[in-house]
Amino acid sequence: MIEKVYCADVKPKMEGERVRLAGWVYRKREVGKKVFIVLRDSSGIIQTVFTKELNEEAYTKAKQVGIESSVIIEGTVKVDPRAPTGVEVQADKIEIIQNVEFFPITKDASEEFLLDVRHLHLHSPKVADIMKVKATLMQAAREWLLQDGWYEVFPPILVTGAVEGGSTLFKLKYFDREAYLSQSAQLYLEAAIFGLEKVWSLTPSFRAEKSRTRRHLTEYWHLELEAAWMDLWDIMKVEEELVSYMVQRTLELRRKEIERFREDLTPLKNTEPPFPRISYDEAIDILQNKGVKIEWGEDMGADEERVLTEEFDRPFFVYGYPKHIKAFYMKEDAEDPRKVLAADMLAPEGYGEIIGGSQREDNYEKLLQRILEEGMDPKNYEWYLDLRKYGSVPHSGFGLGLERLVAWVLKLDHIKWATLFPRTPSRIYP
Ligand SMILES: NC(=O)C[C@H]([NH3+])C(=O)NS(=O)(=O)OC[C@H]1O[C@@H](n2cnc3c(N)ncnc32)[C@H](O)[C@@H]1O
Ligand SMILES: [Mg+2]
Repeated sequence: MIEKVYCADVKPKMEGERVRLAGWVYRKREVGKKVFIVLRDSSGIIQTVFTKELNEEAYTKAKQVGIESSVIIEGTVKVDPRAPTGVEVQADKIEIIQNVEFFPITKDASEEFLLDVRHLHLHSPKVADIMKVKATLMQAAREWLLQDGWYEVFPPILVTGAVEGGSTLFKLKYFDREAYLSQSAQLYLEAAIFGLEKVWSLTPSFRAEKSRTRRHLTEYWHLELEAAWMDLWDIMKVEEELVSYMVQRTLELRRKEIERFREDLTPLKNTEPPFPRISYDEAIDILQNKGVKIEWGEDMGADEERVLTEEFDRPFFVYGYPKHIKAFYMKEDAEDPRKVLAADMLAPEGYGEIIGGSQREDNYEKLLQRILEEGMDPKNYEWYLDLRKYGSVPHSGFGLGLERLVAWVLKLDHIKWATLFPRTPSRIYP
């Protein structure tokens, strides 16, 4: 790698030092006999200035270089309060790695155009900020999971059964048989607990969702945990401790980036255990009292969740959903057979569901009955049913949508901005 100093590492205390920078031309302007180039790299920006007096060759090349050209610039550090970062580099050398005559992304670019050229949109410092926050959230998750004794496992993506309903499966031809892209690693994590007890995975999950909402992708990154011996209340505690650590650690390491997206950090600062817990029944009461037309037994969609989140200033749980609106694998509530031991975690500020979790049915007969009730073919789940024949244990788990968490933390107006190359019903390119 070439010897270079990162833009953000050039400080006033380095005044008079010679530095070598490598990056891309972010902004450029000519004022009188000076050319100002704001150079961008992964750390940030710095102003460089070229004058004929200092070096005529460099000045001439600086005049010619286009926006987003890749360049290497050398010069001397000078403190200047007028510069964006309080320092600038008085440049006497510029090597143009590749000149860009015209960079297609302009200030007035539409959202659709930005997505059409997403491969170029990744030049944007704003996009880089989003990806840094996403990476730090996962860094924090890994830190917490390691210290709390969870084993990372690597489940298959090519599968033969639905987890979250057949209507959102992506089917593919697998040699001479049908297969699907995984909707969730859950069933495989449930197998892994018999050897490892507490497991987690980060995998792409695929949902052929036709709903074009601001919180649905057809491919998203899914952080899932599964634990033996834990019931619903245990796993909810795991969820709030993990999410709290992820948010607080990211606030600590990426506050600068987060503040570029949201002014009010209060909901993030409030993200500490224990989170509020309301039952599905209470949620329905709240919504009805707020004038939302919803009856007991109906599912809450994005709109209903948005209204519900108005009651909270931090993430919260809704637990005890009706059985008929939830997945086949969820354990019935012995105290109320109409319900299952499921809980969703909702983010405040209108963002809604970021986690779906539940205690799993660990009884063979009951699980088989649920599979048949749902009209599913037990043959596709023979291996999964086996888990209830050979040392079955109470167990629970959940799945967190990483992009949904990022969208809330940064208050993005659509989940698609939280992923490198968004996949939606109308987009699979680039
Ligand atoms: N291991 C488990 O228990 C996970 C469980 N099988 C599961 O997939 N639950 S979920 O369908 O609610 O999805 C989990 C989360 O996955 C996210 N999710 C779910 N669907 C999407 C789409 N379409 N786009 C983006 N994010 C999505 C959202 O945050 C959900 O709360
Ligand atoms: Mg869900």
